[in-house]
Amino acid sequence: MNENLRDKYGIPKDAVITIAGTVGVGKSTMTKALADSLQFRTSFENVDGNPYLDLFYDDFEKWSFHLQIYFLAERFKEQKRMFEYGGGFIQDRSIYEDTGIFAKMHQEKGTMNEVDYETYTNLFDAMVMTPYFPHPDLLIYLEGSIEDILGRIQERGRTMEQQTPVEYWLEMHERYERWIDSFNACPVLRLNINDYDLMNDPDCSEQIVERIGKFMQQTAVLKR
Ligand SMILES: Nc1ncnc2c1ncn2[C@@H]1O[C@H](COP(=O)(O)OP(=O)(O)O)[C@@H](O)[C@H]1O
Ligand SMILES: Nc1ncnc2c1ncn2[C@H]1C[C@H](O)[C@@H](COP(=O)(O)O)O1
Repeated sequence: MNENLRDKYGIPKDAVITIAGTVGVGKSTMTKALADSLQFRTSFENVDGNPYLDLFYDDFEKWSFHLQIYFLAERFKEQKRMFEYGGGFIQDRSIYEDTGIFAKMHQEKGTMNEVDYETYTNLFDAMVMTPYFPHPDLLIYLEGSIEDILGRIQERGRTMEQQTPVEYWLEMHERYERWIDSFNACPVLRLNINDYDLMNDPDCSEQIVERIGKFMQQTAVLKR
């Protein structure tokens, strides 16, 4: 049945779809649901096995650079894996958010020093901003109100995030809104988290797949 959904809505078998959005908005949940509906593989962020994340939330200044390098290496390995499989992936968070949101925010807020930031962005540009780095076919941007997102962060229950001041999440939420308005590395489909309910509505995955299919066909026509 699921295989038919991909065919039914004309989504290429080798597509790479990345899910973007602020912490807690629902990327992992969407990644699982879409991968299941489309019979795609998943590429998740490794949160529990990340050796720097807890340390980072405890002391941004000390661990920002280490954490960014760790994420960059992890995402690059995932990029290689997706390429080797020949696509057919849903990816939980794009590599563009690491630099466009996180590293930038920490540098501008003074919790990542100028030299570290430059070293990091040089490495990022050399690895990612090359003609050899394939961009995803589609970026799905999940958006929602800060109140809903804060509620989800609390509900999910990662202590390090629950203990982080609300101002950090507010700042990130605002940055995401500005970032997505100027993002142009691949086509963007925006989904508002109040327009679907993956938890309670069994039909909504298909509705989302239908939107994705229509959107991908439109963007393919525009590219011709
Ligand atoms: N559609 C939804 N409706 C209600 N709660 C949701 C929905 N999607 C995700 N959640 C909940 O929100 C929290 C964060 O979701 P998650 O997918 O882990 O976010 P992210 O990967 O963006 O950090 C989790 O507790 C999850 O169960
Ligand atoms: N590049 C990053 N810099 C700092 N923190 C990051 C980065 N990428 C992810 N994170 C953090 C944010 C969350 O606490 C976890 C997982 O993100 P999520 O949005 O919940 O999937 O890692």
